[in-house]
Amino acid sequence: MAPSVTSDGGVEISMMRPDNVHQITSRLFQDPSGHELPERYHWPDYDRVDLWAPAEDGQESVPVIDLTGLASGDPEVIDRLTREVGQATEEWGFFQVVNHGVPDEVCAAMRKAGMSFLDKPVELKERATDPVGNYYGYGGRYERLKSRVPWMEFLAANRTPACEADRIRLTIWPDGDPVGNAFRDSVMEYSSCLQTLSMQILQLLARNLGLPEDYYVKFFQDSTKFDSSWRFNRYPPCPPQAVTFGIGPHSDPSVLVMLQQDEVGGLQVLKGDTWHSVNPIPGAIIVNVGDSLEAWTNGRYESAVHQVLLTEKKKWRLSVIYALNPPSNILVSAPEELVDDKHPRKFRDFAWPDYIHNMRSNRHRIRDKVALDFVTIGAKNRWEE
Ligand SMILES: O=C(O)CCC(=O)C(=O)O
Ligand SMILES: [Fe+2]
Repeated sequence: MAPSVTSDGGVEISMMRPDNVHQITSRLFQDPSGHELPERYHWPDYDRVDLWAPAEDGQESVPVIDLTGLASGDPEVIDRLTREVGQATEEWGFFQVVNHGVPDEVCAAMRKAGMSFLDKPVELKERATDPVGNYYGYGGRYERLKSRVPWMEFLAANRTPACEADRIRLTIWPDGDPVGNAFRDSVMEYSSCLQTLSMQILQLLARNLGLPEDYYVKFFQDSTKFDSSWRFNRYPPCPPQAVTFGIGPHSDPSVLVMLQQDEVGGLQVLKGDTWHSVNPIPGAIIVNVGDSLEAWTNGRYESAVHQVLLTEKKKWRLSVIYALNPPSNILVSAPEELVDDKHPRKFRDFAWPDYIHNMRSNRHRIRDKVALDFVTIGAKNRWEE
């Protein structure tokens, strides 16, 4: 806060708007000797944050599953994939899929769409900032946060119930601009492919639990009732000595999250007490369980804590996310089939809008799995810790 003297001689306290991560990065590159990051990027509870390194050959890492044949419906293939996807989800809450049926061109066009936006000047990008909460639209300042600010800029919007790609197009490009049209079309096509893939995976996950295969997907028949979103995250290069994260340790609130990352790397998943790097595989899509699926399966699938570390490569990293959230008009409630004496009900029923509202209205940064406490029966609230 910077005090300034007003015209009548009084002192006014004004909030300085924090800098955008994109602007900070440009300054760091112009003057590499001035390597100090603004205080807000520091993580007070960490003396150091390691740089990301890939998992070495032979080191344990998230399973890679080949989905060839999934769309064929061949019962043998489906049985095998049910076991593989089920086991990976139970053990890790995270896995990578290859031959997933989303064409490479569609994935590449989506990355290009993200870059066509993120490469614009900050002033232009900020026309797409959502002033309320800044969870959707463009963000790179995190005005809400006083410390532990992610070293990352993003563009995010809903895909359902209404696709907001067109609104964002018109904040940046003149109507009819071919790059703007390509942005909208790529986002819509990619999101629709990822929605299909997420339904196929939800079917395997239901079968693996002995539930009817359409147990979860039947809730997603009407796209006006559920919430799904897309998001581009871009992580600037960062001075290696910086004690900061791309994104700190957290779980995602969604049902499923699907992510493609570029070749730079940075993502890590926590299993037990160990962080495992998720190596980039060209063309692969990373799938992870969110808190809502943990609750919806009575804890049979657990959301995985993950983080993004920075790398010493002088490269910007791009990741592209599709998130599937529960329908807003139902109560998320684990089916009776997953509740018995040995597995008592762990979560109270909840509606997605309440879950996300609780998570976002909290003044503390989301960390680990604390958001899930809101619906965990008997949990004490750890937000304040
Ligand atoms: O960029 C990544 O690899 C992960 C991003 C992430 O965890 C998130 O946006 O929730
Ligand atoms: Fe995440």
